[in-house]
Amino acid sequence: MSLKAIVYVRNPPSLEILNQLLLPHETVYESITTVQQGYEQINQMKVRGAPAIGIVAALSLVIDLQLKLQTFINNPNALDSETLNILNSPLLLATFVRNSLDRLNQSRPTAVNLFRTSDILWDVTNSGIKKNFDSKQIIESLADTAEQMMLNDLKDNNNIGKYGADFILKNSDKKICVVTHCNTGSLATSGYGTALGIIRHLHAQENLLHAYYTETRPYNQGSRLTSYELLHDKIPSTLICDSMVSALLSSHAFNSSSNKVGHKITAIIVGADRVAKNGDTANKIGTYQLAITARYHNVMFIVASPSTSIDLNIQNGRDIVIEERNEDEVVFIGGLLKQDGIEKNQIKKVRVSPEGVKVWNPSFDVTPAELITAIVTEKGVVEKEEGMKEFDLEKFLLG
Ligand SMILES: CSC[C@@H](O)[C@@H](O)C(=O)COP(=O)(O)O
Repeated sequence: MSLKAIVYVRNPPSLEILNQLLLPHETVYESITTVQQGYEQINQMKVRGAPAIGIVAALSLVIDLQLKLQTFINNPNALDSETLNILNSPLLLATFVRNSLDRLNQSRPTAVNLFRTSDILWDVTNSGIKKNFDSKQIIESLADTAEQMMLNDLKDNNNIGKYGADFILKNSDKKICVVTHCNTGSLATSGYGTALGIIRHLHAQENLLHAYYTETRPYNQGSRLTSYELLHDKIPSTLICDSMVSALLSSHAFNSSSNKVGHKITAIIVGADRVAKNGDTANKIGTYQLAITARYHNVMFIVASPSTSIDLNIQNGRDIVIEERNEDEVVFIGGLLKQDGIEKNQIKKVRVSPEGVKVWNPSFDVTPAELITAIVTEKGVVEKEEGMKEFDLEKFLLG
């Protein structure tokens, strides 16, 4: 069984998130009971990955309301007047939902899944008001919607895995060797994963020879999280530094007879945080340079993206907001205090750069559509039309 980043139970209501800052050293689940805690978990990247962020945002609103409702039923005297008003008045509940969604929307700016989730939950709330639902009925509709999002994400990832594996096999005459970046697996989604889902599928079919994955500085989603998932699933794999991909493609593509490993890389497969209408794709910092080296070495560059990460409101990548994170993530490297015999579950930071350095720490970059061979979604694979440099994702999704 693969690791679950999100554990949600409807009755009695409970939501737990695997703290990914502590992986791979400690497996610690932290409980979320309020919207504010959900905001913090996402903002601090204890939970991360575009689909997982959207799902946790939805569930943290749902759990906050479900716990309020539970107290309302069991012990109404324990509630303050503001909460009582929310539970007695659907219109005040709607105000609470709007404020909560606005707060959650501020947690991270790049992945579109968060904003899409907010729009859906807001529509559900308004539709409940129009149907004259009471607060309890609206909360139940919100819970149904969030649960459905989680189930859909898992189903979508399985389809992405299948479509992606078929596409790669169709375009290769050998067993497959891939490179991936960041973490796009069970930990970044409600299960299975997107780019990692394709790798899982290739492995399950016995068509995968080897998966290489980058460490993905500065947060090390590759060396900490992808390694964890690949080792767990016993998928043949090798960790490389971010700076080694061109060397890997070059030695394997052009000099495989003299290379010790000797596998030609078939494809680089990555996930997506937001794909614009033309196919420009925002993903973890470093993705763009992988696409450039893939083009130079004539290797397929594949984006695995559920349609929930495609933003048809954005024409191209220039309009995607790129999150910039704290310089500490670059100048410090994390470890666990436990190793110093101090305390469990505490991250120790070791400074690797001198005090006073200037740091630029964008969390994502945008890969132009021109460099992308195909975008794999749960609805199938999109390629560019003959002679075009961009994708027509509106046509693909809406027909
Ligand atoms: C299926 S996850 C797709 C993307 O969200 C993933 O590639 C990525 O960039 C994650 O970034 P992160 O900063 O770890 O949230």
